[in-house]
Amino acid sequence: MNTRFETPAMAEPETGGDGSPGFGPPLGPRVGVVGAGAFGTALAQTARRGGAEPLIWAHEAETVQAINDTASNPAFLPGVPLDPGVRATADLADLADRDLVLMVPPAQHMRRLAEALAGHLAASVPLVLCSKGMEAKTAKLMSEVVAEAAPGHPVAVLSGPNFAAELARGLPSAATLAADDPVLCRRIIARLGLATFRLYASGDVVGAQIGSVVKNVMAIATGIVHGLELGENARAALLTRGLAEMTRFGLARGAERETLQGLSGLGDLMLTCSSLQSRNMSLGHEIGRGGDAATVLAGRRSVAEGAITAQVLAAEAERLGVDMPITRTVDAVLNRGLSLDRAVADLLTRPFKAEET
Ligand SMILES: NC(=O)C1=CN([C@@H]2O[C@H](COP(=O)(O)OP(=O)(O)OC[C@H]3O[C@@H](n4cnc5c(N)ncnc54)[C@H](O)[C@@H]3O)[C@@H](O)[C@H]2O)C=CC1
Ligand SMILES: O=C(CO)COP(=O)(O)O
Repeated sequence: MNTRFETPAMAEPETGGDGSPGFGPPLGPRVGVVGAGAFGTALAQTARRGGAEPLIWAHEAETVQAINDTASNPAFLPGVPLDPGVRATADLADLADRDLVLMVPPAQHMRRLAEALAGHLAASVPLVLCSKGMEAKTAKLMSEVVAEAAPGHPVAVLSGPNFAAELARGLPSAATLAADDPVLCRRIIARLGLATFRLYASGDVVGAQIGSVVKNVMAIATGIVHGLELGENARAALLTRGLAEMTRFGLARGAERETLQGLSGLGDLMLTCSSLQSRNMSLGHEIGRGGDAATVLAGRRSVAEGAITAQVLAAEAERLGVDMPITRTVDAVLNRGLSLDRAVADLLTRPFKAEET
């Protein structure tokens, strides 16, 4: 079944947060954000641009202080001045009065934070999941984790090609906003959508997460190819066959092909596999240049979700009987000491086959 909402049902009265076309009445302006990394901060700034009153929960006291006292987040979003209306707190209980909450922690912290937040929030408050990864110990998607950790809360997924720094600066961006409930989907879009942040509605909650999970692993692979100077042809081949892997895995997990070809799938794959702004691609690049993943990661405060996802995604693909050779190879390089020469040789000497998903 295609769960994309029909176009006529979408064409409703109409204003996003900045007066741009939206759908119906927005959710209230009290937007909570869990996670003051680059993306949580950028989303708070974007919501503020649309007239919301964002309050971010940050893990570090110094981040709370920097946002509140200097309207900046030098640790995670350096060089981007924030609107003074973006506020921060170290106490999740302060999010109790929020009209909706954007969940943007690293994926491995999602369960604990959703559980803790649910203790302070009415179960009717929607949670918008913006993190891009799977839970390592369960292979669950973020929506599955949050359904267990914060039962009863309506859930939506925001996912697309959105480098935080560009979004925070107000440069034009677009993303998929997926929810089972079309009315909720429209109300979130009306709250968060802007002319410079175009949100496209979808009913495919699973599909909207699969793209972001797989693309991070592909970005590491592409970075390795870049670091090894294997050329642009190789990068394009990898990206295209990466889409085939994403599609096979997505279909096996119940995603719709159309979603995987949209902003949250192909769109994010293209972005993350074409710029060293991507932490995942730059991690791969460092490895391709001879660096060691653990050492590179130890030198960063930012998260490269693909480094965690590769192992769980490879195992999950095997369990489901889905062939994911690029993912398997990235996992083997990161976690089992496979040499880059062997990795490239293994991928290049696979038997020829029909070009298909
Ligand atoms: N940065 C970007 O351009 C984008 C990031 N995302 C996703 O957003 C999620 C968060 O990433 P970023 O905002 O980039 O983070 P980041 O990489 O900028 O910062 C790391 C974050 O981890 C938090 N953290 C570290 N230890 C923690 C702990 N023990 N408990 C709770 N939080 C802890 C830090 O407070 C900080 O918020 C990830 O899943 C990422 O894939 C999605 C779209 C774009
Ligand atoms: O998800 C992202 C852009 O859409 C950010 O990618 P990185 O986490 O690789 O920087």
